[in-house]
Amino acid sequence: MERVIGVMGGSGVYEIEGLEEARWQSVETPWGAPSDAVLTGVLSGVRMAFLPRHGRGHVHGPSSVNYRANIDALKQLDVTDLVSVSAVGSFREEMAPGDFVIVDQFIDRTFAREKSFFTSGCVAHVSVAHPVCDRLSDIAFEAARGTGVSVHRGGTYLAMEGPQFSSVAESRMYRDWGCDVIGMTNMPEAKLAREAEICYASVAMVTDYDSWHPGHGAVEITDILATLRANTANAKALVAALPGLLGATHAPCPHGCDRALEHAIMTAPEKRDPALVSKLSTVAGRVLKG
Ligand SMILES: CSC[C@H]1O[C@H](OP(=O)(O)O)[C@H](O)[C@@H]1O
Ligand SMILES: Nc1ncnc2[nH]cnc12
Repeated sequence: MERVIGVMGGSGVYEIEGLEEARWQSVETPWGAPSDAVLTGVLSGVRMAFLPRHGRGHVHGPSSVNYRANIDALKQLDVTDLVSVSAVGSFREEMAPGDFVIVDQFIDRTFAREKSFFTSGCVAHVSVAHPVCDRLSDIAFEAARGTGVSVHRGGTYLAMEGPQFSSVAESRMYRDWGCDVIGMTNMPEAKLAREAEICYASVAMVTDYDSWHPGHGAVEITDILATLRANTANAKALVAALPGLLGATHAPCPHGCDRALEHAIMTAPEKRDPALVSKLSTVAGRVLKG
């Protein structure tokens, strides 16, 4: 099938450059309004859809981003492969500010967000044992390497609710748990992408050492913004490299991301809530039809 690359732009990444046929498209969803309109266009012959996670001008905080609407909107635009770009704090000396980490695991400590498309009336259970797409993550890694930035393949991302940063005690505890980086947004986004059968990869840009590091003060937003500004060019170069590396055809995902719902829906057809089934037509239409 035709590949459409989605890019979820995090803090500091509010647009992408160089798109042909570029236009900001408003998308309505049954889950409410997405964070902003979606910038669509073509890059190196591949269709692209860019959504600034917090909206242009950074309007939505991590707890108020409508993650379901964002994923539904991208699915409506036929996104097959979604690359998230995010700012993170680091729990590892060697994952230094300025480095990129291709995240491969999550610990979800968020608690004030809608985490599933499937509620009472149409229950489904997908696997997120491997919450990112390994194929897409490989490509994101290649794209990051091509920019010359120091990049780490693999890392566990602690998703916290925020918007306040962690205390020193929390920071030390997450580090002891084996987490590598911390942020506020990749959950439930990655879970919802899996429910919507979209391949998902997370590129984390390290902006700080959170608050555990004895040689660095507690994380401050001013330091984060300075590091982000310095990294914007690398993030843009990484995104620009994706279509050339991925190509215009999405072959079936070897890890099954694009078939995650195949045996996931538990609710008997006659017991399904027609109103919810209708809301699910974009993300689950493939398996709910017929
Ligand atoms: C600007 S620091 C805190 C903010 O930045 C990260 O957002 P994103 O993942 O969209 O780059 C972090 O998760 C917080 O929401
Ligand atoms: N230290 C940190 N904690 C949570 N989110 C972040 N985003 C960037 N740095 C962060």
